[in-house]
Amino acid sequence: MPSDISTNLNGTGVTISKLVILVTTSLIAYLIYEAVHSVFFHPLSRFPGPVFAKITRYWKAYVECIADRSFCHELERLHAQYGYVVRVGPNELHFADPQAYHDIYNNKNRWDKEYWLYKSFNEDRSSFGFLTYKEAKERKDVLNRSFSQAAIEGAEGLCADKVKNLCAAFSRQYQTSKPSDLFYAFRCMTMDVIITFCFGTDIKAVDAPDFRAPIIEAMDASLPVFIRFKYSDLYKNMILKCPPKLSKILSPSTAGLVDLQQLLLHQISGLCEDPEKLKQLPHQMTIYHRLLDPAAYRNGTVPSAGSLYEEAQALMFGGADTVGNTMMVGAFHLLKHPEHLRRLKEELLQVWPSLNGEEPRCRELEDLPFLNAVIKESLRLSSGVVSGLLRVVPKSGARICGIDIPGDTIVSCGSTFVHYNKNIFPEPDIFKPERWLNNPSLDNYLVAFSRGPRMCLGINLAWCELRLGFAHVYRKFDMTLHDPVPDSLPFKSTFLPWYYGTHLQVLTKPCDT
Ligand code: HEM
Repeated sequence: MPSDISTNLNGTGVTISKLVILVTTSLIAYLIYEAVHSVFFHPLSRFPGPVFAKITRYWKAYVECIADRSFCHELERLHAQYGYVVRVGPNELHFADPQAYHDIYNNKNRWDKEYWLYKSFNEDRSSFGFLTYKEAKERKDVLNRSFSQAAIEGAEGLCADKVKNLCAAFSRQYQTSKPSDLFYAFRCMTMDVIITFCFGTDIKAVDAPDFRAPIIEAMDASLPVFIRFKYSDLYKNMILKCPPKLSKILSPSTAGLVDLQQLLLHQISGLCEDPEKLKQLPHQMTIYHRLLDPAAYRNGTVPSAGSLYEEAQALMFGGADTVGNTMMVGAFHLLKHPEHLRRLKEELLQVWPSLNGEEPRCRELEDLPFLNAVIKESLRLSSGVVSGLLRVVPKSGARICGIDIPGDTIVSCGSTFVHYNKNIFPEPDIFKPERWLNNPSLDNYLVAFSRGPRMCLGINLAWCELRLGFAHVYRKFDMTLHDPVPDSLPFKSTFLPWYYGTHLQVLTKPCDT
């Protein structure tokens, strides 16, 4: 090589390596500056918490995705170490005080939902996924006609049918001397309710052999995957935008979910093309009857097919596991504490003396104090959603637990920090339905459905399912625990609780009369 060219190339090499050194040094200096600023000079610097949490939101990613720890349990450890308010992200605080729950989630606040958590569900255009109060209110106002107390009273027969299908399946299991897996069975029933009530179709999940309905297994498999979506859009898009056939090959455990998604997408595109098809649905309560009615909107424009699909998915995820888990947790404690089960059965016998006679309606069940106390205690212990429901403090700032919090701070107080608070619920780990009797003020601390403008849309439907479910199951069956009997029901937080321990299996002996 001629010497002048090689000198030139060497010169370029030196320049490039200088540039690399300069860029790297600047980057490191910038990161150090950001870290120092975040720890010592940020408006939240006065709040205690792990150092890495103060520096980067990926500290949470490390805890959840790499260390594989359940974040609501991690928060318990952090609060024990740092006190009732902990900085868990550069711009995020978690509170462990029930007062904070009421300061954050109340009817006066119109705070936005936090971007990364709520985007991770891929339901951005649904009542659950809309970040702003305004968008969510518009959608919820339309859907409320299907979910109001009066609407649910009208749909009680539909719920009762699904509960009876579950009871028939329990009887079949017993006839073949097989136990029923309650972890699956109750969620099959609640999934059947949602699918029929919201979409007017029937997948008969309770009739799946041993209650192993593909959609329920697929939802179980997908919950831990959603955690990772919070931290990487790339990963989320890779999984969710995959063509259905490929997705089923790559992830056979979530194939049931893909099937149901395809069924819903097909139904939605059919209805969007020809709204006359609404008349073919078996009842008038479906979400499509509401959402596809232009008169329900101020601007007369109905949502896109994509938005309808996201709404359908939000209702499916929001309405099935939550109710099913509550019933499973209730069953676990009732069967472990026969004195409570006896008392519940005695109360049910008063309104339903003979199985050949007329069965009680929800209205009558509402007046049974012990049944309602059992349901509240089951809701308390299962807690509904166990992850913090992240909210963004408005620009003007807010006062939480008597502390001034700057605008744009992400805040939350997990429901378990209310439901397991010793001062409000003494011996919080113990199932004590009687704590709810003659104590209406305690209802202020039952926050399973959350509070404020973003509280649960399906609360009336959930209560209807729970009352009918508990009444029919415990009036019609004598249940006994089947080995292996779990000592507890351990869960991990995946927004909803994800129960990973031994499943609750029971023998379901039908009562004679
Ligand atoms: C025991 C049963 C249930 C529990 C414990 C429960 C709990 C909750 C909680 C805690 C939230 C607030 C979520 C957040 O702020 O991000 C919520 C919202 C919601 N729930 Fe439920 N839920 C239950 C049943 C249902 C049912 C049966 C449906 C309907 C089919 C439903 C539909 C929704 C919807 C659409 C939202 C979003 C509301 C909004 O963001 O404004 N839920 N639910």
